[in-house]
Amino acid sequence: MTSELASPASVPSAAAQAAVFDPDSWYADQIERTIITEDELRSKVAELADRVSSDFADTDELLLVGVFKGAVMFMADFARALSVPVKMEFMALSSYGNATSSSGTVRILKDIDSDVSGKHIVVVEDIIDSGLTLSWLLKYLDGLNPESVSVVSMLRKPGVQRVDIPIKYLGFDIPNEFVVGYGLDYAERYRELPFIGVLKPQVYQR
Ligand SMILES: O=P(O)(O)OC[C@H]1O[C@H](OP(=O)(O)OP(=O)(O)O)[C@H](O)[C@@H]1O
Ligand code: HPA
Ligand SMILES: [Mg+2]
Repeated sequence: MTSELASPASVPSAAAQAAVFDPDSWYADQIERTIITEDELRSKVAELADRVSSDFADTDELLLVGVFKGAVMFMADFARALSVPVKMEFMALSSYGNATSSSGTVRILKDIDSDVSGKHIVVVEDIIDSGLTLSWLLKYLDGLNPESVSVVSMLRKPGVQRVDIPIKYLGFDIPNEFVVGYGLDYAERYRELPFIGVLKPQVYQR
């Protein structure tokens, strides 16, 4: 199994900090601010997909392993932005439940369906926070004897990983705050927001 480190990630732009969403939207009174806009997400998906397509241009079979539920939006956009053929598998893991910090215990809610031995795997994640989910998953995948495993994650909170995570393709480093949108939830809500944002404190007090 091989893994490599990511090149430096971009930080959220000043445009995102200032971005204003539709004041008539259902979530307008629940979102404190936008961290990454829909446009920035779209450009980053294209950029990451270009890099992966070029790195795996000569690979016969690339297998994307999406981590449900959080990576669902990114996986769908990323797979369609690639210019190389792929197969897709999905795993569902949970370590957060309805909380805003990791329980540290990872549970498999849905496993991979096919034999991945000898395959080049790209794990598609929405966020690396404590790193516990991915650290567990990389060990698990390693045990299935793939040819290589790389990680693409849209977000990472730098400085808070409790374990060392080798990430080759990274979207954005973001502040150490609990974020929602583009697949990320708080208590199963807000996954459908097209941007990444921070909730108002009163949402957690409900
Ligand atoms: O680096 P970590 O601290 O482990 O956090 C990252 C993981 O936590 C979230 O998943 P969650 O367990 O909330 O499940 P979900 O994707 O179904 O929301 C997120 O989607 C990542 O998979
Ligand atoms: O900031 C976050 N938001 C939503 N889900 C998460 N899972 C890990 N970190 C986060
Ligand atoms: Mg979650």
